[in-house]
Amino acid sequence: MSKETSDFLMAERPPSTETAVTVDSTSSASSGLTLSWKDLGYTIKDKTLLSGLNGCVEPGQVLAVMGPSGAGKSTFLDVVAGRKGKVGSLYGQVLLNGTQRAMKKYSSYVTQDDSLIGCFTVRETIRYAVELGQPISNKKVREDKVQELLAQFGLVKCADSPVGDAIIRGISGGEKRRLSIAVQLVKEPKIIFLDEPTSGLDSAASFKVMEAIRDMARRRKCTIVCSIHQPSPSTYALFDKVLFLARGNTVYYGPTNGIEAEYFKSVGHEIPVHSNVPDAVLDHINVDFLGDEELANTRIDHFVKSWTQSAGRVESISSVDAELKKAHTSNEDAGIIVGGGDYTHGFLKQVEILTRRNFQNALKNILLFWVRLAMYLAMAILMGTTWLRMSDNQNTVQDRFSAIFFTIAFLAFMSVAGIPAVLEERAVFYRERMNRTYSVGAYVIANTLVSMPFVLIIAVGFSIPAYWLMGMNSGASNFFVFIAYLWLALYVAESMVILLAAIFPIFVAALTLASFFNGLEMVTQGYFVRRQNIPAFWKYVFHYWNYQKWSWEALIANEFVGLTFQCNPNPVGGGCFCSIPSSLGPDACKFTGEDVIAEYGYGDYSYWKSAVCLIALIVFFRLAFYVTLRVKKPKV
Ligand SMILES: Nc1ncnc2c1ncn2[C@@H]1O[C@H](COP(=O)(O)OP(=O)(O)OP(=O)(O)O)[C@@H](O)[C@H]1O
Repeated sequence: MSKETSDFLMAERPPSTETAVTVDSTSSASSGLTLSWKDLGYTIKDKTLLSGLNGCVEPGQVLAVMGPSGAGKSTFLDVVAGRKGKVGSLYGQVLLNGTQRAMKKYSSYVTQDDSLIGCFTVRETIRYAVELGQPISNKKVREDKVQELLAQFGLVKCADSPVGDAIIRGISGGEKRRLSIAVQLVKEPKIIFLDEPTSGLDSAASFKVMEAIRDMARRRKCTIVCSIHQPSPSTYALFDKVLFLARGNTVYYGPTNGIEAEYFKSVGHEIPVHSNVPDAVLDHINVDFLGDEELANTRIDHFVKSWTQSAGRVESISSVDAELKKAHTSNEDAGIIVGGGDYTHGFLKQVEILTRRNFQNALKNILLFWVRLAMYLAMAILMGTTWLRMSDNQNTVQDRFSAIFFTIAFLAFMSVAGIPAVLEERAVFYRERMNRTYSVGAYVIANTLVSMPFVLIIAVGFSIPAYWLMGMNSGASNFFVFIAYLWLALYVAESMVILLAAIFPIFVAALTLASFFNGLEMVTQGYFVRRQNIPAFWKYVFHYWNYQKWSWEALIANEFVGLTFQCNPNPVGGGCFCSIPSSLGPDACKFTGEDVIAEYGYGDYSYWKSAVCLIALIVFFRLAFYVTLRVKKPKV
């Protein structure tokens, strides 16, 4: 037995969990929903993935969906859970208490992916899940609930270990799997679908996980459907019913109390005494390695035909019909809807919890901001010591332009460093969103609020050493204006990157596109090609929408206005040579920063206009982020 499993088995139940259970039970355990499917079929482009399935699972029951690889287990789960969208054609009916309802409203879907926030500990992960998924306002009761879940899923021993990510070594794969299931069951909805919840677990841990799930079904009157690969006899015994599928057809559906062994014997495929029933059945119906396609087809046809003519099938159809009839004669439906899968909290509470969670993630996740801060500090020292204490000689005019351009371009470009953390958070978002834990709006607002101070920290962190080392405009307010516009520019870049990561959730794709767009911004912002020389097409297509342009114009005004530059002595003929026409007169031998700005065509600069355009771009990207999350569904 692995150490992980023995820890699990030794995990103690918390001393007092009574209160937590009592509090919730009033809200959602009062009634259950019977899930039934009638003549269910599903095809994609003329390929039949499921055909003629009938059955039902009652509140408090757990159904196992089994079959060889490619039998249609995941498809069945997705179709019944209403997750197939518009991809294929669905036939037949999926019913809750005999009527068609919006399944997502009453159900949770526990996926196979362990999408978790890596820098949180196991306890923190469950704590936030409980906060988001349970209407418990009392902190002590909430902590009891957290402790109860830790014990139920054998996570007490690793409660204070980090989950782990690319940088931090965290809990084991099996512990991650259990944590993932635990957080997805916190909401305790009426119907729960689990896609292979025990994959990656050894048999003892699988038993414990399934036992916790079965206990929950009994205690909370949940209806549970679960696909599973070859459970051990003890785990198999935890299921009330089983649906064996082969090539999308039922080969057996019914109780797991030994009747299935009798059934297979009656159709000529005896299950040896003392053998593990699911293993034996799967051996019979798995024809993938027969090597003889005709024999394989004959065997599957035999199983399918036998089931079609069986008493079990007639019984399953009658049970579904009974459900349909009940729905027509019963008035209890209205009450059942209470405590369904709607959001646990109101919008503001969702924002509050998510803001706290994102804030803690941003503080702990090295990749999200801290790597960038370290890089920006290093760059600040490098730039500061390269552009060291610029003098007021006219030669520094170009240097100042370059310093400002490079500051914006490099810092904004490096927002791409946050993409891995954004993708990790996105996976968690989709899992939670799928189970209606919170609204998209609450998530986007929380994300927007949390990024603000952290982007400010990295902007200030860079500016303090860089600004003074480079010797930029030392006016009283210029330093603060510099930080403000740098912050806005970085915030737009950040917003653009999270939008791209939402649209293209693959690291390399998001990185490539973010780099491309940042390159485009650099080229068309007005530094390499003066604004007046940019062709009209690019002006309208990119220049006016370019965040680097608006921050650049504000920052060069901030830098040059108020400065005076000394001209060089004229090498031929004496007097002065000024590289910029001076408004101070021919004999002044100096020119002003305003002269520089006018010469370069930026005399019409406006701090307000720049600020408004940058804020408008932030709003645009954040709204587009919201729309993307609403519209774009993860692949099923
Ligand atoms: N979008 C699709 N287009 C065409 N065929 C598909 C599509 N999705 C699934 N299939 C096919 O449908 C069959 C059932 O797939 P499904 O993933 O449901 O099987 P499964 O029993 O869950 O398999 P496994 O145990 O390997 O996960 C497979 O033959 C698969 O190739």
